[in-house]
Amino acid sequence: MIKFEFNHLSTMQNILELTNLRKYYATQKAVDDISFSIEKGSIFGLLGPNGAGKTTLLRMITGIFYPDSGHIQFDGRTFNPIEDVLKIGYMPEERGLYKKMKIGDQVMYLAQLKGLSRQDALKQIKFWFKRLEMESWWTKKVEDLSKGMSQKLQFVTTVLHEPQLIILDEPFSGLDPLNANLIKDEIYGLAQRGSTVIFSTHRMEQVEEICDHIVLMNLGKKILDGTVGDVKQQFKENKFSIKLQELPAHTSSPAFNVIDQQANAFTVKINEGHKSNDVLQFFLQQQCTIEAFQEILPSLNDIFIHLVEGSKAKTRQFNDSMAQ
Ligand SMILES: Nc1ncnc2c1ncn2[C@@H]1O[C@H](COP(=O)(O)OP(=O)(O)OP(=O)(O)O)[C@@H](O)[C@H]1O
Repeated sequence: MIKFEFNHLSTMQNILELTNLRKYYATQKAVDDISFSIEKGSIFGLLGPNGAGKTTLLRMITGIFYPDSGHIQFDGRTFNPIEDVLKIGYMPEERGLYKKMKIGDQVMYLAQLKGLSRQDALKQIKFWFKRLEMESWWTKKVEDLSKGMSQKLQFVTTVLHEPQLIILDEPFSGLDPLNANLIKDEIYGLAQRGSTVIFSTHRMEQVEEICDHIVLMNLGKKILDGTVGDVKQQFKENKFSIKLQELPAHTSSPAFNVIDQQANAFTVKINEGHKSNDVLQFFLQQQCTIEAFQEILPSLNDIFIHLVEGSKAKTRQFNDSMAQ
């Protein structure tokens, strides 16, 4: 398990602190001894391949399931599903809106269920409908909306009471790039106004762009926990890109290997015991003019595949040794 900056001490800076959470379905260990914290006002990515245990974990955080064991601390106190549920907005992957009901009536009903008075609900709905260009939808029915439009509506019903904790499962699925940007800006805005956002998705490029901190789960276990920056630093492979004004006489050096070349641009991997300056020196000695030089960090997608494949291989080894 790779771990960064995980602080087990209870602190008011955290909206959530999960300690040794477990949930089994018969013998299936859906969530198996998971602990981590989520800082207030952060945008947090909960990642994992299909069947990793994310939905089960989210259902415990939202009070839909009780854990078999472990502890959930919400905003400095033991989580109380009945009281705290109004402070949480959850947009599950399987969306649940009434198809035949008029959108205005439906959103008003859901806002009041979240504890808003009729007057506050109306104010908030008008605010959000204007912001997301939905004002003309009031008398429409959900069945008249496209997939992306219902997605936007579901987002509004999740956030309009501006809950302390917002949990979004695949919030961009079905959205065109313009609407995805609109929702992305709203997510940043909600976090700036103090809400914490948990974001669950398989789309790593979105996580890379949006999230401050991530946890990667696989087979019910936490296998990675850290800030996006720290995680990328941890998995970097000493690769650099270098662009020269002209081709060098040769590229053979004990300091590095060239792993890719496109005209005058090279990707190099620096060998053990050598530094990035050795690469620069090598080309400068050949009188080359360096136009650009930059470290290449791995993408979250590469890290995800590397770790998930790695833990699959370990499980296969374990199963093979048990069978012998
Ligand atoms: N109601 C259930 N009964 C039995 N097993 C279940 C149940 N729900 C989930 N599981 C199992 O628990 C494990 C975790 O499932 P979960 O739905 O939490 O994963 P997930 O990470 O949300 O997956 P996905 O990304 O595919 O939505 C899986 O092995 C799944 O088969």
